[in-house]
Amino acid sequence: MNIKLSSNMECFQRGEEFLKVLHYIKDNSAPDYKLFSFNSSYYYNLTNLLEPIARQIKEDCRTVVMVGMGGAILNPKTFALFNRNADLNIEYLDTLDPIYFQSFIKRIELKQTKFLIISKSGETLETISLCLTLIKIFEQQGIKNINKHFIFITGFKDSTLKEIAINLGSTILPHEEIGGRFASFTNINLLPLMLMNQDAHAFCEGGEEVLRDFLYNREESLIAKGMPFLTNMVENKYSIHINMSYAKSLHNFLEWNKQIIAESLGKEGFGITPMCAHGPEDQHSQLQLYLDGSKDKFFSLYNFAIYKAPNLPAVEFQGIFNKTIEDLILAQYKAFVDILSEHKIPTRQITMLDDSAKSLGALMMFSMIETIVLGLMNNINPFGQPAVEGMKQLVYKLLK
Ligand SMILES: O=P(O)(O)OC[C@H]1O[C@](O)(CO)[C@@H](O)[C@@H]1O
Repeated sequence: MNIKLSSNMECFQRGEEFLKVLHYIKDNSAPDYKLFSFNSSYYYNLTNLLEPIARQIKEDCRTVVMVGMGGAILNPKTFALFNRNADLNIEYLDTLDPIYFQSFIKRIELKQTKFLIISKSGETLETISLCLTLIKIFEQQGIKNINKHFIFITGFKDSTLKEIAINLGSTILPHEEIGGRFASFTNINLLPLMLMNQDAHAFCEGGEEVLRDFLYNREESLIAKGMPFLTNMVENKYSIHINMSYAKSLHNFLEWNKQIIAESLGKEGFGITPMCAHGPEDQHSQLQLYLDGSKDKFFSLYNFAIYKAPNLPAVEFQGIFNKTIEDLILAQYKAFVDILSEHKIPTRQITMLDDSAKSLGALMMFSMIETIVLGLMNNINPFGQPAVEGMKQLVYKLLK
């Protein structure tokens, strides 16, 4: 397994409830639970199907811009700092800020760019309006074959976005019938990984190992072992979950995980407020609050067992001799773990073997499963986000 867990607390097991939830998940064939039936042959078929599409995109353009909101963009954005393809620039567009949009368009060579428009529902206002605005700009600039500059990933049902894609004559790839934030092991992530010359197969393998461990190792699984810590936090009314990493490349993972926790658990008066924190930056901005403020927080610290950054020069200052910045960050991380314990702040460490695609797959699958199980153990349906609909209706009312 590419991830390990440890915590600074002894916690009670709620083994029977855990097993009940495990059986409930195993027996559930509803579309929301599709994630739990993914297996090697599904991954194999999907990656084989995507391979030629990824190759063609890499041949055709210099920049790929991913457009979407929520899970549709936070999923692929997780890999923003994992691009191993020096010939392809990857950008993300998930804002309606007109000033940002205008400067963004100015710095992009549209003729050399493909837009990957992602939306499960095909009805998300921001995604549709960005797509239509982009099409208009291509038209204004007299660029030919606009359809070749757009690829859509959207659900099977008819939708506004699907109609736009059909009218344009662009390629449409299917979005699995699974909620956007939980679609990590589908083409919305596998295609971007391939574009980045990352090993999409290995990403799936990492996820599958965690999934199989959960489904078949019962109380001995990593998820089962980590669950008492989380249920303890809920029972003891710790309401703020700080997800922190000293690895810069994991910052976007933390943002994706924030949606997983917030939208899945924040229902019917229940919920944990997720926050992201980054070391060492937040040591110089938030640490005072963490250590000395109200005791309503618990920590998940994400780290790599090893950093693959060879040949960094060593530095010497203030009585420190012959240390690289890797030595310094490892010491900072260790000191942070120790000081949280000294202040009796509940903390768990999730250590990834390395920054490989396999470890990332393991980590994302781990986060999704543990959140789903935590929700179900507390009688919360982790799927859907019913309260968000009211806001969408309100915006339409204001615009019409
Ligand atoms: O993939 P879609 O349908 O565009 O949805 C985007 C996001 O909007 C939400 O539905 C919330 O409005 C999220 O759950 C989802 O990730």
